[in-house]
Order: sequence, then C-alpha cells, then structure tokens
Amino acid sequence: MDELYTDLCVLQSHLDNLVDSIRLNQIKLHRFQTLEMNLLTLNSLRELVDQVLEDTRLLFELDAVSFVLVDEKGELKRFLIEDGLRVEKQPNLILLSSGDLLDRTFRKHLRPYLGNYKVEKCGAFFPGPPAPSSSVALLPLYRRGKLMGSLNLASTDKTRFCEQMATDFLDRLACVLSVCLENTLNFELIRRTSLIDMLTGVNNRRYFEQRVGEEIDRTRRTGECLSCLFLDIDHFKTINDTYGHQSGDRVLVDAAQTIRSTLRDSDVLARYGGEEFVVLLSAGTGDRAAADVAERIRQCIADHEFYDKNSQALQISLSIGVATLDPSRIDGIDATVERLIEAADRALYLAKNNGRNRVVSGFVEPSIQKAPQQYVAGF
Ligand SMILES: Nc1nc2c(ncn2[C@@H]2O[C@H](COP(=O)(O)OP(=O)(O)OP(=O)(O)O)[C@@H](O)[C@H]2O)c(=O)[nH]1
Repeated sequence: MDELYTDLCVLQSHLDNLVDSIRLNQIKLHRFQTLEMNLLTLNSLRELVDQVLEDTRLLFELDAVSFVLVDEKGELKRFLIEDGLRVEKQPNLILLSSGDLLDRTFRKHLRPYLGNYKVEKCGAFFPGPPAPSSSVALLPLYRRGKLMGSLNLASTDKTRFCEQMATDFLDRLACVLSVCLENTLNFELIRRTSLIDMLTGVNNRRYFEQRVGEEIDRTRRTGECLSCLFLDIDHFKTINDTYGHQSGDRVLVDAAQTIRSTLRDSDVLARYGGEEFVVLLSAGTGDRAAADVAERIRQCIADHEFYDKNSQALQISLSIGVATLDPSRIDGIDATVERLIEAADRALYLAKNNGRNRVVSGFVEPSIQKAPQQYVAGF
C-alpha cells in the first residue's frame, strides 16, 4: 500500500512538473507571438530597429539586446538618419560595412549560438560586455542563404541560454525577423527610389515636400528654428547653350555632389526642379548658422572646377535664398510649408536681382510679410 502511495506521489510530482513546463511554454509562446505580431505590422526600418531593441528586451526580461545589420553601402544608416534616428546614440545597433563577422560566426551551419558569454566569440556583438557569467543567444538573420544581420540576446542568468537547449522558439523568431527585415528593406528601397532624382541621385521635390511638412510639425512641438535654403545655378541656360545639354547634366550631377559634401548627414538636400536645389537644415540650426552654411556652399561651388563632356574646365556660381522659421517670432499657425518655401524663394529672387553669386537671408515673417532683410552678401 505504502509503495503504491509513494508511486502515486512520484507520478503526481511528474505531472506537476509537466503542468509547470506547459504553463511556462505557454507564457513563452505568448511572448513570441506578441513580438511577431508587432514585427509584422511595421512600416519602416526605423520602426523595426526600435521594436527589436526595446520590445525584445522588455518582453523577454533580458539584460541586453543588440541588433547587428550588414550595411555595405551605408544605405541603412542613411535611411535611419533620414527617419530621425540618432544612430550614434544607439550603441546596441551595430552597422557593419562587411558581412565577415557574421560569416565567421555562423557560416558553417547558420545555427544560433547559445552559451556563456565569451569575449572572443561574442565581444563584437555587444557594445559593452554584459555582466560577468552572462549567457547569450546569437541568432543569425538570413534569407536565401545570405546573412543580413543577427539578433543578440544576453541575460545575467547563466542558465538562460545553454548549448544543449532546444532552440525551436528562437529559430522561429529569427526566421520571422529575417522575413520582416527583408520585406522592410525592399519596401524602403522602393519607397526611397520613388523619392530620388534619377539624374543627380539626391532626393527629389516629392521627398522634400514630405519632409518639410514633418519638420514644420516638429518645429511647432519643440520650438526649434527650421531653415530652408533655395539654391539656383546662375545662367544655367548659357551653360546648356554653350557646352550642350549633356554637359549641363554633368554639371548638375557634380553640383549636387559638391553641395551634399558640405552638409551634415541629417540635413536634407533635394533637387527641386531644373537647376534648382533645396536644402533643409537639421533641427535647431539658427538663422546665422543657416546663412553660414549657405555661404559655405556658395563658396565651395564658386571654387569648384566643373567639366563639360569633353573634359574642358568650366566655372559656375550659385545664388542662394535662406529663410528661417523661428517659432519665437511667429505664431504656430503661421508656420506652414508654403510660407517657408515662399520666404526662401523671395530671398533667392533678391539674390538673383542683386547680382547673383550671393546669399540673401530672411525670416518667415508674422502675418504681414516683410521683404527679407539682407545681412549676408556673397562677396
Ligand atoms: N542640362 C539640363 N538642363 C536643364 C535641366 N532642367 C532644366 N534645365 C535647363 O535649365 C535652364 C534654366 O534656365 P533659366 O530658368 O532661364 O535660368 P538661368 O539661365 O539659370 O538664369 P538665372 O537663373 O536667372 O541665373 C533651362 O535652359 C532649362 O532647359 C536638366 O535636367 N538638364
């Protein structure tokens, strides 16, 4: 009888353990499903990065999460900056200019690595080493045999990730994240290609008009200044007429690259149309700094040697109109895309009328529009 009772107790304890592990797996499954559902509704790389870095850590109660992405052409960095992410302030986002690290770590079998944190194996996957004796899971993200990145999880609980563990949930998460990453990158490329000027490779007017609206909303919220520069190549018709349309195209491409090289990554440069470009300076650039940037661009173009299609050197110049929207000077409702563009265009008109190859600056004025006050001249 006693023996039967002992057997029953052992059986009961087995059953209890089984029920516990089923409950635990249900909780895990629910967490994975929540994360997967969130990943499937994302629209941009920026959202994907935020989701992966923040939600994964909180949802799975991890001590560190990092996200490695292969970014050979620096495109992903540009997408993220354009969408307002301060990449330099995200130590857990690691953008690699080559896939060598991932190839070395996963290439043999494309399987996750689970185990103790070892600096030689895991050091490059975490910005700072997790606490001593942490356990980690490095999950390769790949599609069609190509490694795109990795999701890296760390816990101070050294039993959390062990070599012998079943990895079904983690495999599935890596697989879903890989598909989402591939879709997001394809979507970003299509979206941005339609926002790029085919000749010069800088953004087009459509992109600029989207961005300027977003930036004005931001200005209303933060009270920071927003400056817009209108740039127009002087006597461009004469360049076309003298050297031919193809040479004109070469000049436009070279001018766009030269202007881009004077700007910060976070500034927006777009071809507005024909020989007109527009620059939106990143939030917080005041009116004086904006005029300085404009003057730097003007000087850089004036000093630059351009070439026609027969490699004959030629010189060009730019007229630039600068308009600054300073929320401390105008009412929020006065701050509109049209008013900012109009003010920059008016300043450009003055620069042209005052002799070209110069910068004229002004503010978006409250209700009664004043002529821009000229305080910076080209030469
Ligand atoms: N090569 C080339 N020329 C273009 C392109 N788009 C516009 N243009 C030319 O740019 C010229 C612009 O001429 P205008 O608007 O008269 O201006 P401008 O000669 O630069 O004179 P100002 O602006 O007054 O200094 C026209 O001849 C257009 O045909 C382009 O994509 N390629």
